[in-house]
Amino acid sequence: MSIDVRGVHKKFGDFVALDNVSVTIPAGGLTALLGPSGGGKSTLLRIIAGLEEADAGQVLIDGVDATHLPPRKRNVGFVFQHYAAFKHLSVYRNVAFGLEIRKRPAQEVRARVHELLELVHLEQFADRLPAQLSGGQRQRMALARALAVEPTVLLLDEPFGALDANVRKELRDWLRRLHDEVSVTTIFVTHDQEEAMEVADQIVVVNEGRVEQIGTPDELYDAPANDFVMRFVGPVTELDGALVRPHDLELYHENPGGGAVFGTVDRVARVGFEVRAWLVVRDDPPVLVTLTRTQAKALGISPGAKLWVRPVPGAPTVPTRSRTLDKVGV
Ligand SMILES: Nc1ncnc2c1ncn2[C@@H]1O[C@H](COP(=O)(O)OP(=O)(O)OP(=O)(O)O)[C@@H](O)[C@H]1O
Repeated sequence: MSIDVRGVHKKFGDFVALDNVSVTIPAGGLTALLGPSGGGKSTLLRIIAGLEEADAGQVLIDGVDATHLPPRKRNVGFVFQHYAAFKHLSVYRNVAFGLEIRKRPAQEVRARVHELLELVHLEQFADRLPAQLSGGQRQRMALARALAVEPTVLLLDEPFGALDANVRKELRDWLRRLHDEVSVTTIFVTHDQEEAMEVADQIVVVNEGRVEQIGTPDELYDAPANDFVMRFVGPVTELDGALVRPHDLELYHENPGGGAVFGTVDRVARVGFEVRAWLVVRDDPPVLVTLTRTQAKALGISPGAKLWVRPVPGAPTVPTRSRTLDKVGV
């Protein structure tokens, strides 16, 4: 089911949480709402779910105007960061709950719950209570429960937000694989660009109540719409009034042309497989260049070395303050 959000506005008192937001979520895809804290991601997700009503604008689910439909009529499955399971019910009964209240035949419920527990790799924990599961297992149970009633849309609000980094990574892979199996239109909120880039088909960058850019992970990385997106989706450094990725910079002993500028290496650090060099160019803040160890050795990078630096031809660069300029219409 595709989702169309058209010109949505939302205020809390005087505070504008969403300002004319329009987004199309393709059917069957995995879409991330990515942005900094307080930018409006959860509000947008809640408006799609029907848990919050927009002040203006429309939400269409599969072409049908759902703007004023209550959540239960939208057929959405929802998973929050802190999932509220029924503490006194087993994992099996938690997953079965939605089907039982819909009075599905017992045999159908049994088959479906087993299928779901298998899908989320929790078959062996069917009889445990939620408190006897790890955080990651609990979130997988939450997903099984949300999927039980065959929602047309699955909405996940920082589903792995409360888990430690390793478990998050594991669940990220798992969510991608799960989605490939069930292909339900899924939207998930995250403030973690790596999570969004790794998992999503499409990313909607939401900041200060506005959509900064919509695109595939590659589009965002290779053609960021403005300085905000460029900074948010990867490392940046500033060279000659433009933002560029530190690994997209090349160093030369002789002037290679192509707008190269001359600088002096100020500091060098080796971090794992990469070498980071800071180059002082004119009076600007030092420019960060990342290289492999082999490259750094071949160039003889050490403090005091004098080198030319320029972006790799074709590398994305963005004026340092492109977004502010956009806003005032320059
Ligand atoms: N019910 C509410 N009443 C008043 N203000 C609210 C309410 N819900 C959200 N806000 C405000 O709206 C803004 C957007 O909140 P929202 O939760 O959508 O952001 P977010 O991008 O999801 O951030 P986070 O990642 O921190 O959850 C925030 O400044 C928040 O304080």
